[in-house]
Amino acid sequence: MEIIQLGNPILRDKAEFVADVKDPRIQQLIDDLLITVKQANGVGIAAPQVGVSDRIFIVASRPNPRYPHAPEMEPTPMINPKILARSDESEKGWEGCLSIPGIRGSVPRDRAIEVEYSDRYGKLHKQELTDFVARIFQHELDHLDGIVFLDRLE
Ligand SMILES: O=C(O)C[C@@H](Cc1ccccc1)[C@H](O)SCc1ccccc1
Ligand SMILES: [Zn+2]
Repeated sequence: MEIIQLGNPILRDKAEFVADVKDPRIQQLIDDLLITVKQANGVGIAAPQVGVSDRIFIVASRPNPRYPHAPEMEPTPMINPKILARSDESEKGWEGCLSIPGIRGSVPRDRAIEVEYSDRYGKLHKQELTDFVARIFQHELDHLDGIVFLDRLE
């Protein structure tokens, strides 16, 4: 799927709550996002970035030049994600965005967050995320609310 770029108004929409995770259209979108984030060499991607305003994103942390200690994880679809609690400390870190190629910036993010989301089978998960994975989650959650990292540059 094509990744839309900054300037396309869809990227500023607030994405809609996913009513039925078992809807074949949602399952197809999840498969498309998994392929797209891999092809784009990303560590995350949100539905609005392929022009679909659903509350779904993929978190796919892996070690990379900027974050060599990033955990290697199975690319994880997260549906109707939310942050339940935030650590008081925040940390600045370099971010990029597949919708804003060529630009990197230093963005403050909460260092630890407690999150809740449904997986693609409809099972609810509640877990604590820290460091780079927490950063990706916050970056992707912003996309669901029409926010990009440039809006948060210090
Ligand atoms: O546009 C996206 O959502 C993908 C982002 C995910 C990301 C968010 C915050 C911090 C790092 C990455 C990236 O553009 S994916 C490309 C990438 C990969 C590793 C490190 C930095 C950028
Ligand atoms: Zn992005």
